[in-house]
Amino acid sequence: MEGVKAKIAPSMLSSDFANLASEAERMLQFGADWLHMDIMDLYIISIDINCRLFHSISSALLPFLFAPKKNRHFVPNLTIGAPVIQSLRKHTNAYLDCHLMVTNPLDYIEPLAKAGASGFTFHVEVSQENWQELVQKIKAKGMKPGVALRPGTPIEQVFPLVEAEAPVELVLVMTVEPGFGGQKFMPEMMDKVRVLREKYPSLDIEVDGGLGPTTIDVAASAGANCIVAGSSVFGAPSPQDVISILRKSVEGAQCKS
Ligand SMILES: O=C(CO)[C@@H](O)[C@H](O)COP(=O)(O)O
Ligand SMILES: [Fe+2]
Repeated sequence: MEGVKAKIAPSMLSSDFANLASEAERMLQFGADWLHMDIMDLYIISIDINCRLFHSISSALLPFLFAPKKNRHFVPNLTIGAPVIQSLRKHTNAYLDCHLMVTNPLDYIEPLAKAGASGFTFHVEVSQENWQELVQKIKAKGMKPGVALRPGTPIEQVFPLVEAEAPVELVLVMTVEPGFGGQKFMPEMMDKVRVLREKYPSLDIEVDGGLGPTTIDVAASAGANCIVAGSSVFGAPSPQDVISILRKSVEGAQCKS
């Protein structure tokens, strides 16, 4: 059976940031379809706390106020933002697949659209209240809306976003805890991919974290078609061969199903 097109997206987080344009060009020449851009934030909490304190001190706020510092970021790392996307855009027409690991994705729609982002994938864990607004604004800015979920988040949380009148067009299943490249693939996440593929045959389903030649087959046969791979591609003696193995696995699994 013909499935949704395979898209291989090297994660630029594993590239040499000092040579981002040439790294991007190299990946495209090696056969990459998309370039995956991991955007991670620093959440400025102090203003938020002050405003809320003046209005009400709810019990829900207390654990947040006393949370350890690391919980104030969506992930314990900082990477790139709109200025870097804008710089890269001057050197390439490639599809820039932006994965927003930030606590307030709404703030980044306008700057990233202006910078030249192609896809905008936000996390469901931080968008329970405003995902409809997010999707509408992302689409209005001409970007492809996607939703991502952490390993501990149940897959059911994304169903309403895929089934909405203005739906997300991609679901990104994290196969490691978000924050860093080079971590170990979590095969138990494939149940989520299988459920999604069964329910939504034509949805772009992306997997991200620990993907490479030794883990791709299980993801491809579960139904993933968009494959993010950082360390396995950039760390390989022949990134071209790795990209080709990833693509063949996805296409092979689609032929079998
Ligand atoms: O979003 C993330 C990490 O949070 C990823 O996109 C990683 O950058 C993937 O890197 P590898 O696991 O393939 O090395
Ligand atoms: Fe990512």
